[in-house]
Amino acid sequence: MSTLTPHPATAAAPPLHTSHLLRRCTFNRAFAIIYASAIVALLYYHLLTLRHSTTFISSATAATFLVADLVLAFMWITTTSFRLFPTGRKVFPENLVKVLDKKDFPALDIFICTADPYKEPPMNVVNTALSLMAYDYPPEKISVYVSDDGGSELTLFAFFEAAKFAKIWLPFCRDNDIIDRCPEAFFRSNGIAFPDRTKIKAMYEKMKIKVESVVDRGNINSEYITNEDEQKAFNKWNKGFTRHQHPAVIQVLLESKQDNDIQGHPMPNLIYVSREKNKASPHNFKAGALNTLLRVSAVLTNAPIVLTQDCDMYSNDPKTPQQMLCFYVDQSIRHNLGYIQFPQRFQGINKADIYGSEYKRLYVINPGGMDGLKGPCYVGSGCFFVRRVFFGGPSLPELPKLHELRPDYIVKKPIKSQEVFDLAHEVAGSNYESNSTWGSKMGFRYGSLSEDFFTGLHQHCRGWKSLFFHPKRPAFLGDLPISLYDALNQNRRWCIGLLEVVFSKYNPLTFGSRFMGPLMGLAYAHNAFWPIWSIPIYIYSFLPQLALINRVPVFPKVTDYWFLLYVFLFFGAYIQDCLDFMLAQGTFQQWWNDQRMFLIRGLSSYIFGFIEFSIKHLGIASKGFHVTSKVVDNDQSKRYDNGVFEFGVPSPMFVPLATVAIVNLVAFVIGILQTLMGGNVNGLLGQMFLSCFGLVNSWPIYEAMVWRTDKGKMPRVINVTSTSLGLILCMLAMLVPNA
Ligand SMILES: O=c1ccn([C@@H]2O[C@H](COP(=O)(O)OP(=O)(O)O[C@H]3O[C@H](CO)[C@@H](O)[C@H](O)[C@H]3O)[C@@H](O)[C@H]2O)c(=O)[nH]1
Ligand SMILES: [Mn+2]
Repeated sequence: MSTLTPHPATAAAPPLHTSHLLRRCTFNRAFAIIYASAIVALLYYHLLTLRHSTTFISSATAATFLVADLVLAFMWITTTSFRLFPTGRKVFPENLVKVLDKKDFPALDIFICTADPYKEPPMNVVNTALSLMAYDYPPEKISVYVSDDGGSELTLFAFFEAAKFAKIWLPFCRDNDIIDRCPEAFFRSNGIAFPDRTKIKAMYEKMKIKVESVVDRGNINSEYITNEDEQKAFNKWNKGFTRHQHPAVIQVLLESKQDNDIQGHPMPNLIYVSREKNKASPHNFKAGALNTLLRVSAVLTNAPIVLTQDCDMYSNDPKTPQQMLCFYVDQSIRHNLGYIQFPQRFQGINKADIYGSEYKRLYVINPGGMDGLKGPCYVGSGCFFVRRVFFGGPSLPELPKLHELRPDYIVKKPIKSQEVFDLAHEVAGSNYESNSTWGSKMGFRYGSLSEDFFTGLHQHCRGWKSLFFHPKRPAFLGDLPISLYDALNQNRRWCIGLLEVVFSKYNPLTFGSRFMGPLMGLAYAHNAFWPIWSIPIYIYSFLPQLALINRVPVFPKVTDYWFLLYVFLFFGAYIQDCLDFMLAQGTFQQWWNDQRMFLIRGLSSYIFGFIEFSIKHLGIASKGFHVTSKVVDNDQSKRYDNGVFEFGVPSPMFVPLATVAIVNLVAFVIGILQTLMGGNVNGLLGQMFLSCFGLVNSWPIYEAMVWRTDKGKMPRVINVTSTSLGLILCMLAMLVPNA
């Protein structure tokens, strides 16, 4: 491990970072006490109602609402764990040079994962890599490792090209002090004219066309292969080579000690790694890929800091590593600091963020809340790890047998030497991990499709802390799903992964609270228990509405004091949520769409995730890690930019959404008719409000079901199925005796 040698005068050194509790903290705490009392009152009210229920149906209804509200109360408690110590941080990277010489900056191993050249276009991966290679950091200290789980020569080809272009791109960024160091993003924002911009743009475009044509054709023109090295590398893709069955391919594309840019400055290392795949041995998806990179990088460079990046998350700020260093070099927090997480932010979101893709709570608000405790969860990308965190607790190391893999091993051999080459291939083998503790005690955790969440949880339980830093200028920007189907599928995969954690030994409530303290346990539980939001969401989307159709009141009368309690609980939660959202730079409209997506997820991805989890654990089937597509279809992308919901595919996940839309519509119409006919609706106003709320939220669904004609409208089978289902439910509701 490289030793940090701060200047002698550290004691009087200027601050590198500060942290403070956010001002809303006092309000949050006071409000939590009031809201908690209201919840207790509500539970008391439920017990009273249950006691006074006389028929089976009324008792069943009361019990159902009690269950719904118990789940809501539990989720409220978990949310509160984020609100008691919300923390903000500042860094002063300008002070860094006063504390540490540039030549003593620690080395940085950057991991980029990609898994499929058709869902994750190699040109995008290249852009991500270039933006990271161009960090404003000593280039000889940077090593970029690209893990290709797609085992694709197309991706490797793209990187051969990228390595050549990088020799021009890096000095161009450095000389002009460019901030957008992702070429695609830079050329998109064609504001200021830099010298040579046109020339470099032409080179970039040429590379892009070449790479894209190769990807389109699916193979590499022989005239594109310019030297023996390349030919030798591509020869590995022989007949027997498939993405599921192939030997390890490790290719050093740039070697810092050998390769210079066009101005003679050293280049960063750039290494392509496609681990060995074998149908007989489990590969553990992204966690497996990352563990392979941990080992391969240990053999080649073994930097003390590791940054993990998804292939679509490019760097948006060249100073990010220096911001990170502000924490890393601080000796007072160093001993148990495991990782520094930057938020995942996204590019290309439409103005209203119709699918709530920003996940503001998950990526920005909640991590800030956990930062005041023991630190945020790991979210898979944009996270700087201290390498040592993968090898046991801060005071209880768990070291690999091979000393070359240990976090304190110092690499002396050149990365292209035969010895290093052989060892790197060995540790990238598909059987290397069998009978070892990789994935259980060392490295990234296996056993959950949400490997990020599981890994962070495990590290916190072992006594590591983490840090959240949210700079004004986003450190990284990623792609997001632009169809509802993709968005829900992604969420469904997360839910399966989260349930895998809930049902493991590492349940955040039991195991987690014991090792991290109750608030951290609750904070982790908040995510882990996401899928149970389905319970109250289903109940409140159907039951009050069906009862309204049947003219049975289920909430207190408007004139009753208990009604106020309901009003307070509903609006209290909603308004606080909206405030949190807007304080995190959200607009009201984005918040509104975000809450709609929360309901939509509750009705679809959460419950479908739960079902798939159950099926998987009965051993019936499993889809594994379904990579989110980052390719955009033009029409679809136009609709997305206009804020139009994209249904299009006949997914069963849409059935509950459309059914709820129908039931709420019918209930609302019946409620209005009753009012117009002079019926006594005093006891039904709460239900009318809820069905109206359902109706407003369902607006895009009615549009997609009834009057849209484009490809993204609701498919016919879903229309027919859910309308029938909805109407049957309404009819059944009318048949239930309501006396
Ligand atoms: O077998 C696999 C599957 C995926 N990946 C990579 O994992 C990353 C994330 O995959 P993606 O399909 O983009 O999933 P998202 O749901 O968008 O990703 C979020 O959720 C994942 C956990 O489910 C985390 O790993 C990610 O960091 C987080 O951004 C991508 O770079 C993939 O190339 C692999 O390397 N190997
Ligand atoms: Mn992604």
